[in-house]
Amino acid sequence: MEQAAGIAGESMQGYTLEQVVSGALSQQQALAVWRLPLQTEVQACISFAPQTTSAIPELETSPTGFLFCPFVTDGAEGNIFLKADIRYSSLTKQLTIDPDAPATQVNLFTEALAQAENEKPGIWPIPANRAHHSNRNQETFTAAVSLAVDSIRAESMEKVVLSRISTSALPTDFSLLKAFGKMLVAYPNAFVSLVAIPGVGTWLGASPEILVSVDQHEVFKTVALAGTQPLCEDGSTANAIWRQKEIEEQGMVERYVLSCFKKLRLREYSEVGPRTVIAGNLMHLRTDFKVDLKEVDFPTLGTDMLRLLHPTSAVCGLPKEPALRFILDHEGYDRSYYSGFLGPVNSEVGTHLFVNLRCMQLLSDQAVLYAGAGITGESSADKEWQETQHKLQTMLRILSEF
Ligand SMILES: C=C(O[C@H]1C=CC=C(C(=O)O)[C@@H]1O)C(=O)O
Repeated sequence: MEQAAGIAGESMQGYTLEQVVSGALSQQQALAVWRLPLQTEVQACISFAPQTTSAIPELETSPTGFLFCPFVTDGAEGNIFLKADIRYSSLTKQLTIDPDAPATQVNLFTEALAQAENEKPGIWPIPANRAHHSNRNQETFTAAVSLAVDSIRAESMEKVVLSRISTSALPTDFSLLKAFGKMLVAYPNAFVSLVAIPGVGTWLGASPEILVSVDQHEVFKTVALAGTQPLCEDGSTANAIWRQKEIEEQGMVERYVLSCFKKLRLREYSEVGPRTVIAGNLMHLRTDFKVDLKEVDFPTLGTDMLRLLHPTSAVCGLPKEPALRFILDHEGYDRSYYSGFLGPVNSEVGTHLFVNLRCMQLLSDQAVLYAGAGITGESSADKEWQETQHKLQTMLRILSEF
């Protein structure tokens, strides 16, 4: 049986998110905090023994926890699973302690919570290796885009997503939790996350893209998201006009999702879209796919689709292999956990994995921001650079609010 722990003493008022985050950081425990799109509840999980594997774990049989996976799993970083030794909900303000969680560490953690009451969450984990954090300038990025366009026109591939990083000094009064709070307000329809893992690093993100979800009603969902333009001035999608380039770019992602269903011989999906959706300061084209697992006998669909989908044509390209090769050869940096995926697994509301986009990694006094753009034969190198500038705004806006 799981134990629920409230605050000791008379007032049973529970714990604040600040306490939980401060407690985990001060005890150097691995932590994930998230809010699902269009929800108010913030959840957290603390893991005393994060597990790293190169394989994508089986979602259906996994214990409750949080997955944090890089873009390429045979690179320097592995897939990290944070088994939820302790769970927290901002609605109940209670902790739920896993019966298998080591008692000594649970006690140390709950003691740290009491002390953390008035403390600001201060120090976050930073990665041991910072070698790959070199900025690409406009010239090198656009040169790589031009090379990609040539390669696409020569029919070596149809599409490739090229990305870059941009570093920004952290404001002197930057606070991890305040930044998370600002993201909750600014991006209500995004998956907002904070992941802090000792030895690995600290990431904040507001992702617009579901990779795989299987909710508590056994409904499987994925999306094909691509095509980008700045949000119209009236803040609505009503007057959005899409060029042929974006329509084709999104169509390729859609085709890729359909090819994954086909590989599994699954025909009973519903498909709605493409529709224009808002993601922060941007609009995208999105097609929604759904499978009702109560009607279709496919219990491992979540894991099977995850293994086929990642990395999708929205972050890698089409066909996958030459696009990945092009990225590794020409992007000029290690994407690390950017364009990987992350999210809760087997929580009370199911499994919800999102693509790690519109994100930043925190170093001690700098943030490393990531953004990419889908390149097709019709791409203009300067426009793709502009698009990455717009995407970087999602996190820059948060930093500018300090
Ligand atoms: C690769 C990113 O976005 C992807 C998701 C939506 C639209 C995209 C695009 O228009 O290129 C990208 O495929 C990113 O935000 O870094």
